[in-house]
Amino acid sequence: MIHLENVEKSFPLAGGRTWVLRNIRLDIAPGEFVSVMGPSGAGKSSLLNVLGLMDHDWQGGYALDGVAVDALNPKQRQALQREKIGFIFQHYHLIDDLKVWENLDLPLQYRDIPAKERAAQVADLLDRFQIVGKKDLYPSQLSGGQQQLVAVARAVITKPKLLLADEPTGALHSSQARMIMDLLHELHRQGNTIVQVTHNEDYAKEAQRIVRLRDGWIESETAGDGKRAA
Ligand SMILES: Nc1ncnc2c1ncn2[C@@H]1O[C@H](COP(=O)(O)OP(=O)(O)OP(=O)(O)O)[C@@H](O)[C@H]1O
Repeated sequence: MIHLENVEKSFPLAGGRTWVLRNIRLDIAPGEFVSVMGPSGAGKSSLLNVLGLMDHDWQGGYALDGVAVDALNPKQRQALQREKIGFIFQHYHLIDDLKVWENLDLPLQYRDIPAKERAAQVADLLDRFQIVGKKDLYPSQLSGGQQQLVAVARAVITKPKLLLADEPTGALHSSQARMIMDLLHELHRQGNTIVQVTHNEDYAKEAQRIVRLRDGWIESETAGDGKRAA
């Protein structure tokens, strides 16, 4: 699903360069669940931004689902991003002045799906995520856990193959965090490839593999438990 070859990123600094990603080689198989860990400033978000095609200012090779990303122009990259990737953020990033159902509808609108079909898909997802009762509320009327639930639903509504989650449980209480982790497990079982950045060792271990970054380098790759903690 993901093949990174010698990916490097740096910024000019005081006549030299400061390195953010160094010689990153990483393969993630289709359907794999991977955690990325590391101290603050290690490059985790930078790596996720490269994987998510949000950042194009880097060197090296990146193939996403067999497509060489570095050879694409900006329009092609955006189309690839919309087709293949769903994003989940620590602070949900829902649109405050849209109702829950409208937040879910938006990614479908970008894909020019007819209104009737969109309404059916939104209804299906509201049902699957058990948030039908919240559909006419605004994000500010929901708890943090409920907002993240909507954000996960929004991320998967276009059926992307790859889910990128940047600290998806970082802003949540433990029971809500547990609910979101359970949801990630379910999406994994359904075949999604998931890459989550997390500071939580227990949740990191629930993935199949843990990639640890330090100062922009991959410090280690270890096996996770690949299952929900008991
Ligand atoms: N515009 C910039 N100019 C210079 N350095 C930058 C810039 N943006 C990011 N960096 C540096 O890149 C490094 C990696 O940042 P990144 O946000 O990827 O780390 P992180 O591992 O996600 O950290 P955290 O856990 O705190 O979110 C940091 O040292 C940061 O200072």
